Amino acid sequence: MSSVTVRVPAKVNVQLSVGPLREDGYHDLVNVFHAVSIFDEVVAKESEAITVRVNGKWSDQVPVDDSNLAIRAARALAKHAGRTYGADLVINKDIPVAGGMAGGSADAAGALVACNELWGLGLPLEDLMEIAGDLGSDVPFSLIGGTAVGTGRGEQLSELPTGGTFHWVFAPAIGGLSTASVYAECDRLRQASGAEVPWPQLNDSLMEALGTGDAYALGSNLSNDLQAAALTLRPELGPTLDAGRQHGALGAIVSGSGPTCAFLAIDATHARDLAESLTATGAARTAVAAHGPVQGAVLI
Ligand SMILES: C[C@](O)(CO)[C@H](O)COP(=O)(O)OP(=O)(O)OC[C@H]1O[C@@H](n2ccc(N)nc2=O)[C@H](O)[C@@H]1O
Ligand SMILES: Nc1ncnc2c1ncn2[C@@H]1O[C@H](COP(=O)(O)OP(=O)(O)OP(=O)(O)O)[C@@H](O)[C@H]1O
Repeated sequence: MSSVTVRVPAKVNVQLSVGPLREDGYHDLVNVFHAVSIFDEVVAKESEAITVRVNGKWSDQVPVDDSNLAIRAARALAKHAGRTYGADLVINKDIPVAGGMAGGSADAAGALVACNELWGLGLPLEDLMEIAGDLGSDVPFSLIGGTAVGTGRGEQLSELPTGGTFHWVFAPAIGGLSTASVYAECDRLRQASGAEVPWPQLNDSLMEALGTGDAYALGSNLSNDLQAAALTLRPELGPTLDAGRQHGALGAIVSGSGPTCAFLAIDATHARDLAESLTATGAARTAVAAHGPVQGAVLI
C-alpha cells in the first residue's frame, strides 16, 4: 500500500468530573467523551523517515518537529512492531489547536491507524489502544469515538450506547489553553476554597439522557469541573457562554480544558441558526455546527 488516509473526529466532554491530584501528576476522572463531526485527516505515504506536514486553517499553530503527536504515535507504533519504518504524514487540520477538543490526540490516533495499515502490521485495536494510552489520556478515545466513559486518567474506556444524534455548535477562541495549566488552575482554585475534593461519580441523569437521545435532559446535565479554571484563565469565555444560552442553547459549556465553547442545540436547524446568531452578534468570532456521536479513527 503506497498511501493511506484516516479520518478522525474531535471530542467534547459531556461530563468531566475531576478527582483529587494523584502522585503521578494526573487526576482520576469520570470523563464522558462524545465524538463530534469536526475532523482531521491523516494521510500516510511510504517514505524513508517519519516526517509530518500540516495543512488547513490551524496549521501555523502545530509543531512539525518530534513533539508532533502524530510523529510520536508513528514512532511508538514502529517501536512496538520492533522495526524501523518510515512514513510521510500529512495532517489536514480542521480541529482547533489547543482548544479542548483533542486535536493532537486525534492526529495521534489517525497516525496509529494509518501506519498500522501502511506498514501492513495488522495489529488489533487492543494493541493500538495500549500504545494510545501511553501517548496521552485522550488518544484511546480518539481511536474508538462514539460516546464513552473514561476512568483512570481518562484512558480506560467503556463504550456507551446513545439513543440518537445530538446537534452542537462549537465556538473556537483566539489562542489556545495548555491542558496542564488548566488542571493546575483547577487544583489552585480547589486549594484556595479549602473544600474536600469528592471522588468523581457518573451522573445517572446524564446517562439516561444519552441513552434516550433526550437533548433537553442532556443540556441540563452537562458538567465540566475544569470550566471554572478555564474561565479564570480566560474570563471572556463567560459572556460567550451566556450569549449561547440567550440564543436558546439547551446547554453551554467549555469543551474539556477549553477555550472552545460548546453549545447543545435542539436540532440541526437550531444549530445552524445558533451558530449564525453567535457570530452575527459578535459573541463568537467563528462558530461551527456539528453533530455527534460519530465513529473514531476510520480508514477512508
Ligand atoms: C481535559 C481532557 O482533554 C478531557 O478529556 C483530558 O483530560 C486531557 O487529556 P490529554 O490532552 O490527552 O492530556 P495528557 O497529554 O494525558 O496530559 C497533559 C497534562 O494534563 C494533566 N492531566 C491530564 C489528564 C488527567 N486525567 N489528569 C491531569 O492532570 C496533567 O498535568 C498532564 O501532564
Ligand atoms: N498534531 C498536533 N495537532 C495539534 N497540536 C499538536 C499536535 N502535535 C502536538 N501538538 C501540540 O499539542 C498542544 C495541544 O494541542 P491539542 O490540539 O491536542 O490540544 P487540546 O485539543 O486542548 O487537547 P485536549 O483536548 O486533548 O486536552 C498544541 O499546543 C501543540 O503545541
